[in-house]
Formats: sequence, structure tokens, C-alpha cells
Amino acid sequence: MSTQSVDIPDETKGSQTGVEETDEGTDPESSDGSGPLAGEIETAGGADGFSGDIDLDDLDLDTDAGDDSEADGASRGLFDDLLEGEPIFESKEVLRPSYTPHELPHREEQINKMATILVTALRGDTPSNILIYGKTGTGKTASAKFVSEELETTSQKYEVPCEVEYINCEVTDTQYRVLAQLANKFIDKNETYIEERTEELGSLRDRATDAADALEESEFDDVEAIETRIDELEDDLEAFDPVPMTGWPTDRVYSTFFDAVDYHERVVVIMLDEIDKLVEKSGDDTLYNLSRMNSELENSRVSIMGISNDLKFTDFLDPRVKSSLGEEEIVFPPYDATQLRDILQHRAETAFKPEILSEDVIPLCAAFAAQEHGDARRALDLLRTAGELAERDRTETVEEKHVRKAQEKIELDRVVEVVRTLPTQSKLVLYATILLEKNGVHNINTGEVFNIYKRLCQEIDADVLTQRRVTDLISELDMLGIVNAIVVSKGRYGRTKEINLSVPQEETEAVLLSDSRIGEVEDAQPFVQSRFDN
Ligand SMILES: Nc1ncnc2c1ncn2[C@@H]1O[C@H](COP(=O)(O)OP(=O)(O)OP(=O)(O)O)[C@@H](O)[C@H]1O
Repeated sequence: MSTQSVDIPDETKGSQTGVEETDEGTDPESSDGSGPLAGEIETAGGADGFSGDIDLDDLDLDTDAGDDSEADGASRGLFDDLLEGEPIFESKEVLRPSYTPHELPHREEQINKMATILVTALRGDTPSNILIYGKTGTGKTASAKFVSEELETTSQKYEVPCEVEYINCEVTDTQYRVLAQLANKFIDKNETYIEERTEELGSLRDRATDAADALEESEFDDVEAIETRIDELEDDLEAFDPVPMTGWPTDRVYSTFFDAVDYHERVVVIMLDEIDKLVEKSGDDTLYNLSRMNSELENSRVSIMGISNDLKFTDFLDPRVKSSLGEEEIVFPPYDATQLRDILQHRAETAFKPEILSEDVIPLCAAFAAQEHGDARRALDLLRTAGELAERDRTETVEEKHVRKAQEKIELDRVVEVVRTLPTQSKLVLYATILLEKNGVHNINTGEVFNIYKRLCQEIDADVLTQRRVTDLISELDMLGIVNAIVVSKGRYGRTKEINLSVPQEETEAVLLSDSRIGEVEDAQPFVQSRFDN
């Protein structure tokens, strides 16, 4: 609260601190209540009030009434202030990653290819398995989800049973979890199927009880047969046993999943997003089991759609899995700046109020994102952040400078996240580098980093790694883009690394010190300095 007192307009302060106002203040209605931090100001007024002819009772009353209405005014003012001015966004949601666009410009070719393969499902046959590749932000998930939704809608229209199940393998990354999640999803679907079917049969039974010819078009000979079928369905419903998140042997999870899928006739498409993460974490057993299911299923058919950022992940697969999974491959190339411009243009039309974006905003966002690696997610993030910064500046339009600031902010957020999640030893190595830079050392060599690092470890009682290991950690920091380490030859003295920080020093240091362990190094300056004095 205290910081808000800075914003109080002078005239408001005057009217509330003045002694002559105190009497009026007894009437809560008369207080304008617009000044934040009223309590503070009111106390000052009250103190003044003792010097005049004011009844103490009045004074008490005054203080209370003033406090209430002013406190109320403070919070109202806070939001009123922020709501002031024309909003920039029509719907910010449209720019968030969770939003699924209805149109995906520049992905027609890939979408058509997927549809051509999956249409088989609508004819009741098994579609080929599909592997989708492409770098991050190239629209793989968005396109696959778009096609799946269309597939499910069309299957309902033509009453061909076809279902798509989506699993993100970055989150669900073991065979147990994948199979358990699928089993439970299919059990849920089977429950709904049984409820609908029992209802249909119940109504058929009622009609058949009234008039026997109601059964003519059905598969049942008499009412009793319907009753028996309803009982069977109800028994099945009772028998479904959802898989717990841990604890069962894998073959029991697999057979529960298998039975759930095969419960009735349908084609099932299993979409495994970030499939490379699953293989990396737990090998290719899941894929092996899923890809050989069709030969054993009696009622249903399964097709797999794998999505991966990593073009090489199939190198780690068993050759049988590899050939089965990659029956069809679709590549999503990175977007170029012109394509990104189109994508942003489409989204911006619904996301922003009309005429809010100045001319160069979209081209600049597209150019920045194209420089990265043609990532639409990055382009959309930039546009949204630029809008938010403009909103914060309370300007009426989003300008080029907002995009540039957004680019810096996103980059800094990335650095903060990477640094925050480094292991302690890497943080110590990085902190040693920062301390050296702060002391004016450039082109730092590994030995210098190692010496300061050792002192830091001693300060906080951490294990000291060997210089060789520290060199490896420096290489890792280089790969993460946090430092820049180049190998230079020192002639007959051999080779060494020259290390420079590639991220903003102050912010990075602040992130490091927010780690309680690193924060223990209270004042590292003296010993760093002493190293240079020697
Ligand atoms: N052609 C496009 N038109 C409109 N929006 C797009 C297009 N391509 C991608 N996007 C948007 O970009 C963001 C990232 O797309 P998506 O999640 O599909 O990428 P991805 O290739 O699956 O990336 P990752 O591999 O990182 O998951 C999403 O918000 C998506 O809506």
C-alpha cells in the first residue's frame, strides 16, 4: 500500500490533511474517497486536529469514517486506473497457445495429406500409421488436432464409429501411464456407450411390449432377448475396473486397455504428441505393443499418429516398430517470414481492436520469429507481449518499439528460466564467471573461473568438482547460450577457453542469488578482489 501514496494527486492530499476539513469528514458521504493510502493521510489530519478546538468524540468518529471510505476508495482507484483508457485487445485468448485456430494458413498441404490417410477410418477400415515431423511451432499439434476434430464430427454425421485420443507424451511419459490413461479414457467412453445403448434398448422394449411388430427391424426376436441384452450391458458396466495411476503389473494394464478398446466395433486413432519424449524416457515397448495390436483385436482397429520435433528419433526404434510407425510420414517445414506474417494477420484480426496495430508491428514480429527458426508460437507470443506492453504504456496503438521490448522480455524470460533451473554446481560456475566480469575481467579463462568457483564452494560448503568437470559445465552453459566459450590457441602454452557472458549480467546475478544456496555467499567481492591484488 505505501507505494501507492506516490500517486496521490496533490489536491486530494490537501483536502484531506487540512484541519478545516475534519468536521466535514464526519459525514462519510462528503469524503471523496479517491485518495489511496487514506489511512496514512488521515492520521496526519488527526494529529493536526488536536491543535484546534475539536471535540475528541468527533475526532474519533471522523478517523473511523475517514478510514473506511478512504480504504474503499483506495482499492476502487487501483482498478479504475487500470481500466481507464480504451482496451487494445478484442480477445487476448486468440493469441494464447491454448487457442485452436479454425484456419491454419500455409498448412493446407499437410492437412490434406492427413485427411487423405485418415478418411479410410470413415470407410470402416484401418488408416495407415502416420509420423509427423517438424521443428517446434510449425503447427504440427494444431493441424493434427484440427484434422481429428473434423474426423470425429464427420464420423458422427455418418454414424461411423471413429474416435481420436490425444496424449501428450511429455507429460505422460512411461508405458504404464500411457496405457493407463488410454485404458481409462476408453472405459469412460464405453460407459457412455452402454448408458446410451441401454436407454435405446429400454425404449425398444417398451415399444415391443405395446406392439410386437416394433421388433421387426431389430436384431431381437422377443422382449426377453432385449431384457437379457440390457442385463449383460449392465453387468459389463459393473465389471469395468479403471486402472490406478500406479501399482498394477504392466501386462494387466495392457490387457485392460486392450479389452476396453475392443469392447465394441470402432476405429481408434491414437495421437501421441512429443512421441520422441516417450521413446527417450522409456524405450519403444509402448509403440511396439500398440503397433501389433491390430492382429489381435476382434472388433476394433487402432491407428497411431506420432508427432515429433526430433527428426532422428526413429533411429532408436526397433526396426519393426520403425517400419510400422512410419507407414506414412508428413514433414512440417519451418515458416518463412511471409508465411508468419499471414498467420499473424489472421489472428490479429480477431485478437485486437481495429486499427490498433501500427503498420510495421506484424512484419517485425514475423521477421524476429523467422530468424529463430520459423516458429509460429514465438511469433504469436511476441505479438501478444507487444500488445500487453502497449496496454501497460496506455498508448492507443501498438508500435514497433513495443515489439522490440517484447523481444527483449521474452529472451530475458527464457534466460531467467534456464538459469533458475540449473543444477547448483552449474550455478556456482556461472556465478564465478559473473563475479570475474563484474571485476572487469574479459576473455576469462577456465583456470580463473575454476579458482573463484573453488572459493565459492568453500564459502557454502559445497563439494568442489575437478577442473575438468568444471570445463564440461562451462561447455554446457555455452550450449544453453548463457556464456560464449571459444577455444583459443596460446601457441606453445597449449589451448585454453575464453569465456564471456552472453546474457545480461545484473538480471542473471539476481536469479542466481535468489537460489537460497547461492544466496549464502553473502559478500563475494572481497575474495574476488583479493585474487586480483595478489
Ligand atoms: N498455420 C498456422 N496458422 C495459425 N496458427 C498457427 C499455425 N501454425 C501454428 N500456429 C499456432 O502456433 C502455435 C504453435 O503451434 P503448434 O503447437 O501446432 O506447434 P507444434 O509444431 O506442435 O510445436 P511443438 O512441437 O513445440 O509442440 C499454436 O498457438 C498454433 O495455434
